[in-house]
Amino acid sequence: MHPRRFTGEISPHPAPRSSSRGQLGFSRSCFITRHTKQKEEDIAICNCQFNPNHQESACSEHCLNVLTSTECTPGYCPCGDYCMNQRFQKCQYAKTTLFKTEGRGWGLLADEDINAGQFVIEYCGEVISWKEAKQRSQAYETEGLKDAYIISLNAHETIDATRKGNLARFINHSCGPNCETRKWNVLGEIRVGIFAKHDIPAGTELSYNYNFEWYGGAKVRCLCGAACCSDFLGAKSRGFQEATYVWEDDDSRYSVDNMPLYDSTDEEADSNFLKAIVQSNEGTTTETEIEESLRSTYDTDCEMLSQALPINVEPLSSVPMEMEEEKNDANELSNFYVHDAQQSPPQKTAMVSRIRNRSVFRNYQIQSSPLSKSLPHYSNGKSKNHVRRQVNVKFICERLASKEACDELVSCEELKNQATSQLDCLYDEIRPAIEERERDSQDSVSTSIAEKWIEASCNKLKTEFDLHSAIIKNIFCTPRRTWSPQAEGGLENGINYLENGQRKD
Ligand SMILES: C[S@@+](CC[C@H](N)C(=O)[O-])C[C@H]1O[C@@H](n2cnc3c(N)ncnc32)[C@H](O)[C@@H]1O
Repeated sequence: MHPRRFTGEISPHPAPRSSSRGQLGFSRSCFITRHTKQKEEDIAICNCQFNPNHQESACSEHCLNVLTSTECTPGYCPCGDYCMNQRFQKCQYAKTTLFKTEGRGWGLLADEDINAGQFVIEYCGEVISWKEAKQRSQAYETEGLKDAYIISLNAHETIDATRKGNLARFINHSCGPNCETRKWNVLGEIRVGIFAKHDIPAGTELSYNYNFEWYGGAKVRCLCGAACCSDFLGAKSRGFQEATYVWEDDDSRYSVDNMPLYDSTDEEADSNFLKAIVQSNEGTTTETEIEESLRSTYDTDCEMLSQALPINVEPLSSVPMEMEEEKNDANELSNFYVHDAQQSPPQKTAMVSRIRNRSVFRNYQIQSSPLSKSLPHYSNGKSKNHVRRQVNVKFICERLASKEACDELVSCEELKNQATSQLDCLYDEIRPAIEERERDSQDSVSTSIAEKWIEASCNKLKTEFDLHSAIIKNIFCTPRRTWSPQAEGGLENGINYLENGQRKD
C-alpha cells in the first residue's frame, strides 16, 4: 500500500454528512509522495513552440503529449513555464462546492461554468491492490460504512478515497452523467481525472458513471433519476460482481435479495424460455399450457429484456414481416403469420407483443414496422401491395414443442452457456486493459489471453448462431405439406408429425 495522491486525512470517517466543508479539512495540494521516479529515457517531450501571440501554442489540443494523454514533464517541455499540459501536477481544478443531496449523501456542484472536455478534478486517494481493496471493502462494511469510495486504477491497483482523498470522492453516480473518468500518464504514473463530457453550467451537480470504475461491495439502489437508469450503482463493476453481501437495514436504497446481474439477463431469459417449452412438452402439452408458460416467463422477464442487447445476427433478413401478397399462398412461411383481418383475440395479441420483446425473436425481425415507412416499389414506381401480418404464435409453439426441437435447442443453449462462462473468466483477466483502454505497458493484454478471448468470442457467436439456426430450422424447415394440425386434432398430432414425419412429395 502506498499512501500517495491525497489531500489530507478526512476525519472523522465515515460519513462526513453532518460536517461542513471546512471541518473536512480539504486542501488543493494533491500529490504528496510518489513511489517511483520517472526514468529520463521515458520522458515524452512534445514539439510545441510557445508563441506569446498565441497562448494556445503552449501545449494545448495539438500537443503530441496531450493527444496521448500524457502530461509534460517540468524542465523538459519546450514551452517551459507556459506549458498548459500539467493540469494534474498543478491541480488546475474547476471550482466546485459540496452540497447535501436528497437520499444520496453529499454531492459536488460546479461552482463555475465548465466546458466540455475540461479537467474538473483528480480522483485522489490511497493506491492499493485489488486484493487489499476487497479486504478493506469488507472491513468498511463491517464497520458500518455505507458509502464506498474505491475505484479502479489499473489491472492491479485501485484508489481508495475512503480515509484519504479530495473533493472528487463526493461526486455521485449517474446513469446519464455529465462527467467521465479518464486516465492520464503523469510523470510516468497513471492517474485518474474527472473530465466534463459536455458543457456544464454553474450550479449543476457533477456526476460520472461508476460502472467498471467503482469497487462498491454492497449493492446500492441507484437514485440518479436518469431515464436510462440501470437500477444499481456500478452494476458492471468488479466489486458488484464479486459481492456476496448486501446491506440489511431498512434503507430503501439497499435491496436484499434477487439482485440481477445485468450482463446475463439475456441468457437467463433464453433459458427460462426454453425451460417453459420443455416443461410443457414433458407433461400433457396443450397450446394453452405452452402459452401460459410463455406468458409467465415473459411477464417476469419483460422489463429486463427490454434493456438487454441481443447479439445482432440476422439470418432471416429474407423473411420480412411485410410480404408481397401475390406470393402468399405459395410461401413456405405462410403458417408463420396471421393476417390482420383474422386478428387474434386480445389475449393472443398481448402474447404477440410479448414475443416481440424476446431477444431470440427480435433478432429475427419479428416485429411489425410501420407500413408507411420504406415500402418497396416496383420499377414502374407503384408500391407493391402489402398486407400487415402478425406472428402466428400457435404455429411457432407447435413447431418448437416437439421433443427433437427442445433437445436441440437445450443442447445449443448449454453450449452457449459454456462459451459464455468461459468468456466471463477471461473477461476478468483482461477487463482493465480492454475496457479502461489502459496505456500503461504493464497492463497490456498478453497475446495468449487475447487469443483465448478471440477464440472464446467466436465460440460464443457460433453457439448463438447455432441456437438461432436451430429455432429457425425447427419453425420453417419442418415439412408442411402432409401436416394439418387443424384437420388431425391439433397440437398433439402436430408433435407426432414433427417426431415421425418425413416429407412425402
Ligand atoms: C463516492 S461516494 C459519493 C459521495 C457520497 N454521496 C458521500 O456522501 O460521501 C459513493 C456513495 O454515494 C452514494 N451514491 C452515489 N451516487 C448515488 C446514486 N446515484 N444513488 C444512490 N446513492 C448514491 C452511495 O452511498 C455510494 O456508496
